[in-house]
Amino acid sequence: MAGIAVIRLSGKAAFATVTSLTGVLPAPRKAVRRTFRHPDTREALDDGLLVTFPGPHSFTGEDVAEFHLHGSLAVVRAMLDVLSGMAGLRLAEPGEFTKRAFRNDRMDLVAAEGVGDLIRARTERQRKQALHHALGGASQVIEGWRRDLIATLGRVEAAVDFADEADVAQATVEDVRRRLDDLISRMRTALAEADRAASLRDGLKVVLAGSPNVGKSSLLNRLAQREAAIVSAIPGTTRDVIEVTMEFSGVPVILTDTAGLRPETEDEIERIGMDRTSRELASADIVVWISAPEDRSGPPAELDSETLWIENKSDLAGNSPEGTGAQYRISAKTGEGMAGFFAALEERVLRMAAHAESAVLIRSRHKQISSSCVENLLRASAQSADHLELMAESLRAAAYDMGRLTGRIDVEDILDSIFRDFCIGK
Ligand SMILES: Nc1nc2c(ncn2[C@@H]2O[C@H](COP(=O)(O)OP(=O)(O)OP(=O)(O)O)[C@@H](O)[C@H]2O)c(=O)[nH]1
Ligand SMILES: [K+]
Ligand SMILES: [Mg+2]
Repeated sequence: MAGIAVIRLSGKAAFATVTSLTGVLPAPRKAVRRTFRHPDTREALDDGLLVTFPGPHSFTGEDVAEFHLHGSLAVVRAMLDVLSGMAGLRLAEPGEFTKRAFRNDRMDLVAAEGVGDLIRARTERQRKQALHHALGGASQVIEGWRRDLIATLGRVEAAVDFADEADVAQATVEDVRRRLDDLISRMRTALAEADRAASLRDGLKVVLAGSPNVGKSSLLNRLAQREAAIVSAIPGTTRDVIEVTMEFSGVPVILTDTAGLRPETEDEIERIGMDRTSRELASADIVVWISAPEDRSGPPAELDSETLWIENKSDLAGNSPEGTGAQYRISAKTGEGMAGFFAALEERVLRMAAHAESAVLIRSRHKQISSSCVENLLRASAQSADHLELMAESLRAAAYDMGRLTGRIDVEDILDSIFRDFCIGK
């Protein structure tokens, strides 16, 4: 039960139904108060608001009408009984309004999926991500990719006909390759963001790492504001991965303490701990690398996640770490410098979360199809001027992938583009 219930009609019979229940059709998209009456007996069923949306400028692209009723079961049931007895009306299937919107070109498949996600969204983050898709933000980016791809394909198709002019073919290939490299790099960025968007559902992973005894566990405890990890003066205290879940301005973060890394150890358990550290580093979204005056080793060169390097134990008399690459000096013991470091960490977390919210590819369906598309683009880009037909074939396969992504496989588009380029060329 709710204060207000909305019954929505879509399709050819929508407006005839409105007139038989309420009399004259109101002006489009204006809420008006009406008494809803049984079409035969004229008995009043309820009193509420009526809004009409003539197609094609409606959610489904068809004529749509909304009855805003009192929300009780009895009112809703009485209305539905009357409506289902009328010619040309039946109850909608799940998702049918959105499906019709897709069929009538009001939205593409990615936006339709966004509507579904929006209905199911449980967290603020899911809501934002779904809304971005439902409003067509993701579709717009994909549409940009598709346009570029079709234009490129058009150039190749046109050049095939002049294949005996070697210089034309060569110039085309160079231009096409430049366009393809650009498109591939944009799609790859989107794929990387897709992974981050997925990890954001559980929490961004921030990994604390460094040599033994630099104060990783002390820092974890300070950030978590509790004694989550054992701290001691003995190097190699932390053997296992310790995770603490936190929130940075609403963004879930998994803060991870790890075993200290050192080049060699005889201790088998420490060895296993270090292997685990390496795995954590490989899956980190952000690495906080910690050094201390007694051990200023920096992060391993092969790290490809974002890294913040801080030097701990600033309370100890030591040379300042200038020239080492450490960006912040802190003391996990006294709290000195923590505010600046924390702000920098939070800024990175929020930036990553913002990117993930506007991620274009979020479902595994999106990722699979986009990966296949990138492969076809790479295949096209690898062809030489002697094989323009093969290049065109790979591009058509990529265009087909793009069509599967948005639910629009449109040969006309390709033909249009070909003819357009044809005229410019000759
Ligand atoms: N003076 C000073 N000592 C610190 C600071 N942070 C940690 N320590 C000390 O450094 C020693 C090691 O701290 P831990 O937090 O256990 O260091 P860790 O990096 O987790 O060590 P492992 O787990 O063994 O790799 C302890 O004796 C801490 O009290 C600091 O900011 N200043
Ligand atoms: K220690
Ligand atoms: Mg430790």
